Amino acid sequence: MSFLSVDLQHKTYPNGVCTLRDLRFQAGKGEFIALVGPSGTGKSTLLNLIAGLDAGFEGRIDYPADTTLSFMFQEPRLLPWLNVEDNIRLVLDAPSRQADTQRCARMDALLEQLGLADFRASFPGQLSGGMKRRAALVRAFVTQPGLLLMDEPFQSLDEPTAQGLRQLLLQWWGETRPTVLFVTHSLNEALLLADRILFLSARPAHIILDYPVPLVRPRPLATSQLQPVRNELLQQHPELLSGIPTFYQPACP
Ligand SMILES: Nc1ncnc2c1ncn2[C@@H]1O[C@H](COP(=O)(O)OP(=O)(O)OP(=O)(O)O)[C@@H](O)[C@H]1O
Repeated sequence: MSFLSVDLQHKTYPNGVCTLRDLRFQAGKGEFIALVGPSGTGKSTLLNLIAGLDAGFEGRIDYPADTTLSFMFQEPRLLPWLNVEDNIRLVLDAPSRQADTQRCARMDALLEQLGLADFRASFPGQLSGGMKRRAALVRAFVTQPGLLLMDEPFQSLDEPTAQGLRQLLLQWWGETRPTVLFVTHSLNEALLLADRILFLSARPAHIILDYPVPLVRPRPLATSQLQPVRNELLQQHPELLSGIPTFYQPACP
């Protein structure tokens, strides 16, 4: 049964840029969906619409009203005047059915898992780029969201760090099973993480292929093991290669 339903006729910005047109899909509860498409086609725009940050579109987006939603943006977006712990507590202060002690214990455990326990009193300006991303990841997960939107969350991280975070993400997802929409430019990252990959066209974006990933979990982490699936996909759908040169790059080992 569908948990999230997206039925967009179009999204046109006031300056006339039409970024999404006739874009429709559904996501099941607990499904992990990757969104892959050319730069500038409208992936971030789509997440903004789903998050309710932009209501200026034609169409419908539906998911249960009581859903806890988390959004991990392209940039960590930590408030510079708050330390790590207070940046995370910002989302914990929202009303919740969970007891406060339970949520604080979860924050402590996540900080520990991500190696940030000793930096909870540090301010964003005192953290490396990777540490800020890890703090943003704790903030996205601490509320145990039912719908998790992630916009290229591991871009510009060194590969071992990114790979470690992907594994943690999969572990957390397995434990609480939010529905995930994960934007990436890396086909390998999408193959490693997702149940389904939605390939988007160039702008105005629509879905050109809804691809169920034919790999059982746990997935192989090495690119060499993903390669046969990737090769078969690209042989069957050579159209995916046009306009998306990043597909050639093994961005995830
Ligand atoms: N506020 C805005 N006003 C006008 N045009 C915008 C606005 N925000 C985005 N756009 C345009 O909408 C299109 C889609 O942008 P968006 O950021 O959603 O793309 P994207 O697929 O996420 O790109 P990338 O992969 O490079 O992050 C782009 O052409 C962009 O210039």
